[in-house]
Amino acid sequence: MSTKICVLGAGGRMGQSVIRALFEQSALVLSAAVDRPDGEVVGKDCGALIGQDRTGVSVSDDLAAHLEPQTVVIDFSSPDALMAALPVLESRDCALVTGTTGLDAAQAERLDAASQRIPVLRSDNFSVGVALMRALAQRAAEVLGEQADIEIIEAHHRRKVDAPSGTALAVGRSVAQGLGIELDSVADWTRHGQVGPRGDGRVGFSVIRGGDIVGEHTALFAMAGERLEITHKATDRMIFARGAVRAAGWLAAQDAGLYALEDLLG
Ligand SMILES: NC(=O)C1=CN([C@@H]2O[C@H](COP(=O)(O)OP(=O)(O)OC[C@H]3O[C@@H](n4cnc5c(N)ncnc54)[C@H](OP(=O)(O)O)[C@@H]3O)[C@@H](O)[C@H]2O)C=CC1
Ligand SMILES: O=C(O)C1=N[C@H](C(=O)O)C[C@H](O)C1
Repeated sequence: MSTKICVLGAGGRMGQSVIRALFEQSALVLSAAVDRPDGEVVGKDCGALIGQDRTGVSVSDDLAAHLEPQTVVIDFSSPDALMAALPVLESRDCALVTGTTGLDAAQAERLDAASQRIPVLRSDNFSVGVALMRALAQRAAEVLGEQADIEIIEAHHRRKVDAPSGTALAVGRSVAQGLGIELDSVADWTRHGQVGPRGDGRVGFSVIRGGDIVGEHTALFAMAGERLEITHKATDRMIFARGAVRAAGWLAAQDAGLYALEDLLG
């Protein structure tokens, strides 16, 4: 029997891309789609939503009414929407693939707690390229950490609401792991005014917002006389959507627990 998928945040940029990615394959079947109560997409057929043939699955604003047991929920919504959905997923024994970023510490803890009851795969970026970028950045920090000034630069579209991006934070955590420290103890989140010279051992973050930039990340290792830049540029959201759909197929066969993209990439 095909694994059933529910898309949370169905009307959004990523929600629509995930619906498109589901239609590209046949192992997983779209069984429900949910968006914000009173959202303009509610009631629309999912096929029509992305300019394709009708599917018979309409966007709902009521997750509890449409979520069948053992469904895998693919979530790209908002931290609040994700938190509100968790009790419903837990009560129906559903699995969760979530790419929503911008969770605060309490929300991340709540997600961890949910993973004791249901399978949860959380990734700030579903691109394989970014998974490799994190490994490379960690290695570069291990080798160059003593001599390099490390900066993480990210650029996204003008509608993104959280900053720095989840990916930038994840790259920062990989760098910190390479340095053998906690990111919070060395991160410079903002610079403005008479900030003085750069401190040794700091990891600086810079954020660009504009236009329709899908997502770009650079880990910069600046030294005397040379610099190393590790850059990833996403040019199509379908990269993330296909990664999340692949993750959902994998997660359907897992026990309760907290998983990362690296667990399925090996
Ligand atoms: N991990 C990854 O690879 C990626 C992660 N992301 C992350 O995914 C999230 C979504 O991004 P994006 O698609 O660009 O954002 P959008 O704002 O385009 O989409 C979010 C969708 O969720 C809807 N929503 C809001 N509240 C609820 C609710 N209570 N229940 C159900 N749906 C709700 C929104 O409706 P409305 O517009 O009416 O508020 C909107 O349709 C962000 O956190 C982003 O950072 C994005 C790309 C890749
Ligand atoms: O909001 C986005 O668009 C993206 N968000 C993710 C993040 O915060 O890192 C992933 C990707 O860069 C696109």
